This record gives sequence, structure tokens and C-alpha cells, in this order.
Amino acid sequence: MLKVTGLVKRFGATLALDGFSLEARAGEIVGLVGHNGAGKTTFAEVASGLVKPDEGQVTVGVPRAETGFAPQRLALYPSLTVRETLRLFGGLAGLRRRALARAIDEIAQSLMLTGFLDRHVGVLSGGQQRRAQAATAMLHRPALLMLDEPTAGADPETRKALLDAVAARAAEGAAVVYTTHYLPELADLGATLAVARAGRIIARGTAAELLGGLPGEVRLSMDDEEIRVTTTDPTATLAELLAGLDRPVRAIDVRRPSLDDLYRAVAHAA
Ligand SMILES: Nc1ncnc2c1ncn2[C@@H]1O[C@H](COP(=O)(O)OP(=O)(O)OP(=O)(O)O)[C@@H](O)[C@H]1O
Repeated sequence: MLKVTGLVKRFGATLALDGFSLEARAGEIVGLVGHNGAGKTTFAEVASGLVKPDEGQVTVGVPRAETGFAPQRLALYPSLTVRETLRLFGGLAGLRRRALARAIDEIAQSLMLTGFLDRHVGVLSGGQQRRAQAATAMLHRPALLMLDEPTAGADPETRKALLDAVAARAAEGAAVVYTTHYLPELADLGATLAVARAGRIIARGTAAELLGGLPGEVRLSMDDEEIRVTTTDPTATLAELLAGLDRPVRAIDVRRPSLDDLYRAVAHAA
């Protein structure tokens, strides 16, 4: 559905993309992760046609009207209401009258925006504006959906609503590229991971493939002592530690591998 190869993009002396290649298939959610400045937003802007690359190729398997993009830097008109905004974007995507009204109702409901439809975008909270932006990208049910940090600043309830809506689109067959700094979201979405660093993808695979071999940590707190063990199999280690203890345990903490652990591991290997 989306294939970019060898993208290069310079901003003055900054090499934002340096041979960036990535593919997203129909029905797949690609979780695009990486440190600040790794090139994720620049990739999304190039893939969505907003920014022209200096080198490389972008192939999108559907007409532009069947794509949806929610940029990280919000692009909304503050003086329009949410409904007017969605009418505008839906109209640009070719939706008319009843189909447009129905699409607006559906996306507003799934992204918890129904109560805000007749409010001006400019007076909404940051999280509400971000949801409105996601709604502009999703309401026409695009075959390729790109969301750049759509849950930044979202509260738990609206975060879940957005994740559910994204998962539903992928289940219908959309290819989704989803940028986040939050690993649990990608686990909830069943996303495959793409790790960006210094303008290119340096690791690609399922979360199990990329995180499986990485160490986490098991921590046991007793009255007078704390035991910390670094392990690639926290469950087995925990069982082993508990079986060998003859004192009461006050607290147990299991830390699974984080995105930071993954960045460190792949940066080391790259
Ligand atoms: N319009 C621009 N002009 C100059 N430099 C830019 C521009 N856009 C991006 N850059 C630079 O390109 C690099 C990549 O930025 P980009 O926004 O793509 O990173 P990112 O991975 O999305 O980061 P974040 O996690 O902070 O969103 C950075 O060094 C950034 O400063």
C-alpha cells in the first residue's frame, strides 16, 4: 500500500532523511518509533506528499483521496467548528450529503468528539484538537492512514478510543503508519515496529522479534533488602527467586524491555 525507498531530505545542513526505506501493507499497522529528530515526521510529510524528497521514491497504491494524514504539527482552522472542519476534509475526499453526514457522526462517536462537533476548533483543548485532526484523517475510511503522534497529550479514555478506532480501520484492511513514543500503545494495536534513527530505519519486525531477546528486570523488596536481577525471561526468573526465598516479600516489580532498551540494542548493532 505504501512503499518508500531510499528517501533523502536535507534542510540546510541537516540531513533529516538519509536513505529512509519503509513498507506498509494493507491491514498492517506499522508502529514508527525513534528518538526526537530521527526523521519520523519528515518521513510522514514526504510520504503524504506535503514535502518533496531530495532523493528516493514514494509509491502509494491508491489515489491521494484514499489516503489520510494527521500531521504532528496540527493543521486546522481555528475559526471553523469541528463539524465544519470534518465537512471540509470529507468533501475534499469526495464524500457528499448523506454519506458525509453519516461519516461525520461515526468518526465523532468513535473518537469521542460528538459533544464538541459544534464548537470552534480554536477553543478546544490540545488533546481535543489532536483528536479532531485524527478525525479529519480517518473519516473517509482511507486505505492508507498515517497518524503522527495522534495520542500526544491524550487522557487514558480518549487514548483508548483512538487506539480502538485505528485497530478497527486496520481490521477493515487499511494500511496504517502510526508514530508514537509509547510502546504499550503499539502492543495494544498489534503493530509491527519500525525503528528510525538518524534518518533511516535501522530495525523492522514484530514486537516479539525485536523485544524478545532484550533483558528486562525483576525486583523484589524485602524488609531489609532489595534484589534486582536483569533477565530476558522475567517470569521464569521471578518464579525461581520466589522459590528460593524464605522471607516475606513486600513488593514485586517486573520491568519488561522498553523502547529505550530497544533503541540502545539496535543502535549498538547498527
Ligand atoms: N522544516 C525544517 N527545517 C529545518 N530542519 C528541519 C525541518 N524539519 C525537520 N528538520 C530537522 O530534521 C531532523 C528530523 O526531524 P523530524 O521532525 O523528522 O524528527 P522526528 O523523528 O519526527 O522527531 P520527534 O520525535 O521530535 O517528532 C531534525 O534534526 C529536525 O530538526
